[in-house]
Order: sequence, then structure tokens, then C-alpha cells
Amino acid sequence: MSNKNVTIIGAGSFGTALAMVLDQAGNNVQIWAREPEVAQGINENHINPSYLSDIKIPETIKAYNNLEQCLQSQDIILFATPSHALRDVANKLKPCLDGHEILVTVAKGIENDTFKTMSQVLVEVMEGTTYEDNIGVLYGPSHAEEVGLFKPTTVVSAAYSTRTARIIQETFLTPMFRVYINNDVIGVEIGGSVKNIMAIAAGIVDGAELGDNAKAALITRGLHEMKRMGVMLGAHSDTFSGLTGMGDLIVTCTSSHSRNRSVGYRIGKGEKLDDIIKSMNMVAEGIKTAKSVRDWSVKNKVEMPITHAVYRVLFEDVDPSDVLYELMTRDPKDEIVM
Ligand SMILES: NC(=O)C1=CN([C@@H]2O[C@H](COP(=O)(O)OP(=O)(O)OC[C@H]3O[C@@H](n4cnc5c(N)ncnc54)[C@H](O)[C@@H]3O)[C@@H](O)[C@H]2O)C=CC1
Ligand SMILES: O=C(CO)COP(=O)(O)O
Repeated sequence: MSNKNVTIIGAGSFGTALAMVLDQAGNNVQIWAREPEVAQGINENHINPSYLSDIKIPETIKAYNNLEQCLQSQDIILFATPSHALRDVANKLKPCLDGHEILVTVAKGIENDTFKTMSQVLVEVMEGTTYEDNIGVLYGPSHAEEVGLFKPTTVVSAAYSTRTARIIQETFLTPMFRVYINNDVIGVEIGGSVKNIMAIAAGIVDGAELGDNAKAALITRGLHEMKRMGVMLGAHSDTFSGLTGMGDLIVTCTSSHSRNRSVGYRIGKGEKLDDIIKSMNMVAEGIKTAKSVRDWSVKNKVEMPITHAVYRVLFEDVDPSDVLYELMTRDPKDEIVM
């Protein structure tokens, strides 16, 4: 059993689900919630009133609305906010850290404009406070709705030092939550982030009833696209056949739990993105990441046709049937370029 002091920053779906896992693994768990009513709900009624509200949260898990109060003497700080909030929240809590804490993020995304992954954002923000060696990510096929119910799940701990990756692994391990290690941090992060764009595309395919052949093609060619970007950034191509590449791509493109697939599905059914976003209380990371990755690929001249198609549907209001035609009528290619 692990016996670490762990604070989770962000009491959304995944923060709540991981609190359950961390508690079951034997740790002392506390959660920082941005919304006072969420902290109150967890402390008084032992449920999160806004996310996964049908899950009974153990009384040992305490929630705070004040950041400073929950950062004393912690071994691990787990960031579970959306990716666009990570920089801001990390800056706010930086003065409260003493430098020995391990910082783990589960947020999946690539920052707009800087094109930084989440661990890179943490490294930059924490410069002078926390060693890069203490920073890592926990990614993989892990929908909160199943994790919170202790359904069997496998993920990957990737960090800038093997020691940190191992500590993260040991802290989260339970018989229903199996954690592997991979030292290819950039590969893990690109897979986990770019698959959200592919999940939006998969949702469009389902919503527009384009068929199973189209879905299989999309997943397969989407994987090529993720790998192409990752390898260009120094990732190992094998990482994309693993849990944080292929594994997370499959679950997000096919699961009814996926927020990103659901955004795509509704677009495929004819709804407008603005209306979809207004109706959601959870983050669909693929929207912002589509912009980052599309801009990155233009800047670096890397061919990412599915990402560009999703970008055009989301941000240029192009009809999905038009981008589909464009994708299907591109110049004939070799499947694999050796
Ligand atoms: N939900 C899931 O199944 C999984 C989610 N993730 C990733 O975890 C991250 C969080 O996802 P969810 O928990 O699903 O999101 P969510 O939308 O359910 O919850 C996000 C939480 O962050 C808080 N938050 C939002 N904006 C904030 C800000 N500007 N500053 C501080 N806090 C803010 C919200 O109040 C909420 O508590 C995302 O990057 C997602 O891709 C990763 C694996 C699985
Ligand atoms: O990353 C996830 C599952 O591994 C969650 O995906 P969604 O945000 O699309 O629900």
C-alpha cells in the first residue's frame, strides 16, 4: 500500500475519479475545488454535486476551496484541471510549494500559441522551484466514469526521471488500476492529446452515419498522424502502439463516455459548436488542441490532414461533408512511407 499525502487540483470528473483510486491505494487524499459548493458537497454530503454525482466519496477525502490550505506537507500534487487552466493554476500554487513535491498532470492538451505539452508547461512555470526530474504525467485509456467505479483500467506514468515515474506508479497502483511506466514523455503526451482531435472526427463519422469502414479508416490514419507529429518532436514511434497512443485513441473514438466524441457526434447531427459548448459542463480538450496542432503543423510543414479537416469544421464552419470529400480526394499516396 502507498501512504503518500496527495492533493488533487481540480474536482471535475477525472479529479474525483482519481481521488477514489488514490484513496483505495492507501494514500491520504485531499482535493482543491474551484467551486465552494463542490468542496462543501464533498465534505458534508460525500458526493461531488457537479461531477460524477452518483459516486459516494469516502469520508477520509477532504476538499478545500482555498489553495494554500491544501498544499502543506504534500508528497504529490496532481493537476486535473483542463489544459488551458494548467499554467494559471500552477503559477498560483507555486509560492506554496517547498520544491520536493512530485507534480503530476493528467490534463491532456497542447497549449495554444506556445505549442507546449502539459509537462512542458509545468517545467516552465516551476523553474527555480521544482526540479524537472520531479515532473510527470499519467495518461492512458481511462474514462472517469469507469475509473470512479473501480472498473479495470490501465494507464502509463511517464516522467523526466525513472524514479519519479516509479513513485507515481506505486502511488496509484490498485488491483483495478494498473500503471505502466514509459520514459518517452513527449510520445505519451502527443498521443494522449492528439487523440482527442481524432475522437471529435470519430464522433462526426458516427453522428453523420458515415459507417464503420470510415471509422476504422479514421482511427488508423489518425494514429499515423499522431505518430508523425510525435516522431518529429523526438518521440519513439513504438509509444504510439501503446496505451497512450492506440489504447487511448480506441477508447476515446468509440466510448459513449467520451466528451470529445460527443462533441463530434452532435456536429455530425447538425448542431453548431457554440451551442454544444454552451450546453456542456465538462471540457472537450480536442477543440482547443485542434487549433494548437493545426497551427503547429502549418508552422512546421507537417502533413496532418485529419487535424486540418477537424479544424475547418470547428473554426471555419465548413460542412463536414465538404471536408470529407476533400480528405477522400487527396492525391493518391503510399500507405506507409519507409
Ligand atoms: N474525464 C475523463 O475521463 C478524463 C479526463 N482527462 C483529462 O483531465 C483533464 C480534466 O478533465 P475532466 O475532469 O474531465 O474535466 P471537467 O470539465 O470534468 O472538470 C474540470 C475541473 O477543473 C476546474 N476548472 C475549470 N477551469 C478552471 C480554471 N480556469 N482554473 C481552475 N480550475 C478550473 C473545473 O471547475 C472542474 O473542477 C482534461 O485535460 C482531460 O482531458 C484525462 C483522462 C480521462
Ligand atoms: O482521455 C480520456 C479517456 O482516456 C477522456 O476523453 P474525453 O475527454 O473525450 O472524455
